[in-house]
Amino acid sequence: MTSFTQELWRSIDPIYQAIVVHPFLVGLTDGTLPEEAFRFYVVQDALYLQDYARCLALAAAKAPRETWCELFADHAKVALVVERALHESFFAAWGLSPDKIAGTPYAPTNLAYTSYLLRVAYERPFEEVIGALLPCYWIYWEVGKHLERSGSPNPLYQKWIDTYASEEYAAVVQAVLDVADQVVTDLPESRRQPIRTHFVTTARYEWMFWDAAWRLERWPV
Ligand SMILES: Cc1ncc(CO)c(N)n1
Repeated sequence: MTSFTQELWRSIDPIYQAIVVHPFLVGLTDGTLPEEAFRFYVVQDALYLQDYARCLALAAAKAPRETWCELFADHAKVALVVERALHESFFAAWGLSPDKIAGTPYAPTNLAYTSYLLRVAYERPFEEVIGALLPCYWIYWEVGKHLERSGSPNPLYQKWIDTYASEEYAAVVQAVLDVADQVVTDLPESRRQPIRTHFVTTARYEWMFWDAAWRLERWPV
């Protein structure tokens, strides 16, 4: 039988296929990605992770089971630890201080994406929050495994790939997939539909986030 999460993944297959052929991701492995685009991406991602952590904390607060509360509270902390690690592994080498990062304006796509996640996290029930957060976890795992096969000639890019291709990260994502499959078991169809909508929406934002970095996206006015 097809699980709910397998069904979700199938619904974003065209989006995932567009992600793996995007020049940003292809450029990570063949080394053609300009470092300026990578820097743009990592700085925006540091801002993203701070909001993502808050969404995870809201998921923890809304969790109907203690084990799930613990899981998301842990992931909220890990997201901030990962954010801080970016400062040591990337920003220090680029001469970017924590203040400089915090003072960087959100690019339009990042602001739209994080605002959407925060809105769902503040307004909607637990299972919808999971639907919105799931692509962030899952697409990075799939992308990590995909990019690991070719690796990167650029040590900075390889370091990034290793994070998401790790066994540790796999276990984190698998635990969240299990929550998603369990949370829907007693839900009527009317409460499953919004989960699917959030899942597709944030999967699109994942593509857009890489595309924004590739274009060094600026506010048009
Ligand atoms: C934009 C984005 N999505 C997902 C992840 C994975 O946590 C990340 N670091 N950044």
